[in-house]
Amino acid sequence: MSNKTIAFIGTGNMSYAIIGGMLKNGFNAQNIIATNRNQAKLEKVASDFAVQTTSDNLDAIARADIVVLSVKPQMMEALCDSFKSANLDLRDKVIISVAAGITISRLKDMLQCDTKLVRCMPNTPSLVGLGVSGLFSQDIDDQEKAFVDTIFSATGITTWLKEESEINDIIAVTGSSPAYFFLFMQAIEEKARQLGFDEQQARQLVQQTALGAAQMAVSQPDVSLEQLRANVTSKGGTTHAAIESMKANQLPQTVADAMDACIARAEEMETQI
Ligand SMILES: NC(=O)C1=CN([C@@H]2O[C@H](COP(=O)(O)OP(=O)(O)OC[C@H]3O[C@@H](n4cnc5c(N)ncnc54)[C@H](O)[C@@H]3O)[C@@H](O)[C@H]2O)C=CC1
Ligand SMILES: O=C(O)[C@@H]1CCC=N1
Repeated sequence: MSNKTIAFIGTGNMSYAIIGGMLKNGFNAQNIIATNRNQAKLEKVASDFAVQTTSDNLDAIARADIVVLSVKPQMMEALCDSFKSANLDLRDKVIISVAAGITISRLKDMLQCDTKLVRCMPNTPSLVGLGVSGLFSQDIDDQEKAFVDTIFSATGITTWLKEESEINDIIAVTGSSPAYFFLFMQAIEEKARQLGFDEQQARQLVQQTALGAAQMAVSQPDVSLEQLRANVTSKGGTTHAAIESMKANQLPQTVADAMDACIARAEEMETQI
């Protein structure tokens, strides 16, 4: 693995997951610097991962080749302002933003300097090496692109997008969607509890079934999801009754509407932040 230094600025849920995935897949902890203004969060990152930690963003950036900006979108402008007043030279660095709802053009305005920018839309399963990262840049050369890809490939799969607007689509498909699956699992878990399973049983039953279903889909790429579902569904049987109830309650449309709402919110954030 290369000796390039990667700084994560604002190491919260998302960067924690990326760092965890990177370390599982061969990155050296000493090449990673994590920052946070919250000392307790920094201490957790240091103790879980043994990466370098600091509350000094400017020092971390000065020492890094690659900088991952991972504060909440609403915090990005204040963060970029703090770089300007310090006269940081970002020209030789690759800056990766994982923020939803901030375009490259907007980020360049915030940074007010000429730098190489990449947008990345990762997801939290990166922590266990099963992430998906959508990537877009028009600023980096092939070597830089290969290195950026190495970082996110260590956390799962990557897909390079042709248009920046596709970042908003991939938020709906993979960035936000772990939450959809957790909500679905939570609904099954809550019903299992109502049926009398204890807390531990209910959790174990739902997570093992979700894992098994996902693993079946992964291990049989030529079998459609529709077919996998049909294989569970006996004519006139119990699954049929459950699926018909979900369809009567417009579950597929509900999911499509939710994804449209996700994209619409990303677009709205682009105009507000
Ligand atoms: N959580 C997720 O599943 C995903 C999040 N993202 C993006 O990742 C970014 C971060 O999201 P989360 O990790 O969920 O948020 P988070 O709130 O868990 O992490 C952000 C961290 O930044 C720290 N912070 C804020 N301002 C700072 C500053 N000036 N200097 C140093 N640290 C600072 C906060 O203390 C916080 O711990 C967002 O822009 C979000 O759009 C993208 C894909 C998925
Ligand atoms: O909810 C959000 O805005 C971020 C972006 C994708 C997942 N979490």
